[in-house]
Amino acid sequence: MATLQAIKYNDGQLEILDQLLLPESCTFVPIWNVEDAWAAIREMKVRGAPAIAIVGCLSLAVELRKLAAPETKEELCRLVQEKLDYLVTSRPTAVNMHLAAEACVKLCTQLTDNTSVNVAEAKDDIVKHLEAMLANDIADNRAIGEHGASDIMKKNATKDKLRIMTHCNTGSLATAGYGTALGVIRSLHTASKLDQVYCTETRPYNQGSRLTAFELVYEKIPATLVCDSMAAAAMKQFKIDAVIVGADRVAANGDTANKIGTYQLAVLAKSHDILFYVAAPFSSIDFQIPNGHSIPIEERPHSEMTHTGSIRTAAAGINCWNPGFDVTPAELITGGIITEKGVFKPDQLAPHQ
Ligand SMILES: CSC[C@@H](O)[C@@H](O)C(=O)COP(=O)(O)O
Repeated sequence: MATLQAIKYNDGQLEILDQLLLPESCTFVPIWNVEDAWAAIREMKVRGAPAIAIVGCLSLAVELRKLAAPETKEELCRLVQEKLDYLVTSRPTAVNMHLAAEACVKLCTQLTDNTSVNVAEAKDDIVKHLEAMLANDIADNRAIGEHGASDIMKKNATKDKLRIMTHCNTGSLATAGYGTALGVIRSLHTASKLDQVYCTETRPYNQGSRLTAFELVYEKIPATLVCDSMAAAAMKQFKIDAVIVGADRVAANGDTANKIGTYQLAVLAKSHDILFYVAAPFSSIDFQIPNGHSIPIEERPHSEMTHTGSIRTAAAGINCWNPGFDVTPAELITGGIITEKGVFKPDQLAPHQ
């Protein structure tokens, strides 16, 4: 069965599934330019580290396709850089958009230096580079799924079927398709090795109950929803075999920023002797940051905590703290970091960059 598709791109036309309307309604909205993409990312119509970068970059491709080639390559590259700098400001924690912008600026420099390429050809090359992200991300996710599933099966060789816990949404809605942590779960299911996935509600914004639960039901993967406050009890009661989560930014030492609540799951997994995995493409690894202390953590609006939709559920006047992410120290990532290049211990990432 085809997995859900949340980003549709065809010949310079970009549409995204508005995730704020899920699970009630599957509505696609057009993205005409980088301003639309910036707003959709900030409002979380599209979210998840890889999807943020893909939609950002494709919105630039949409604009460039419509643009008459500027007079010079320098002018073209200045324009591209300005738009990328703007897109990077949409959300601070996920590193994927930053790294995608760096790679595109590097390509611009190479094209500017290459005297055999004219400005129209340079523009086409930049568009092709941006458009390739969609297919590349799906290929990476499938590889992550295979590496992760075989590592988990190897480490649980005596068990017929496995029980996995996951957090937030890391599936087709958070990527170009297939997913990272949810991709590993998908691969286990395809291999008939999945007994049950336990997905956490993921307060305060409910990416687990709204989005992951939606994907799991849509794809008929056996799943049970638990509130975040039930995680320890569920680990013990259901004898969870592994926890698998995604990442917004992995530091060079393996410390991992991911959706708020990930850190507490890692602590709980350790105390229940459960393997804890992070699944992420190399485009989520920031080798320029030595450890998790310097990862910027986004603070989200208090209304995402105090309200469900338009209904207030917290007492009016209460002070709130609403960080979108937390950092799990590398030593708690006991299963490993699952990437498209294989599964690594957190301190073994660097040689593979
Ligand atoms: C493959 S998605 C990886 C992460 O981006 C995901 O786990 C996560 O934390 C998403 O947070 P969100 O605030 O919904 O964008």
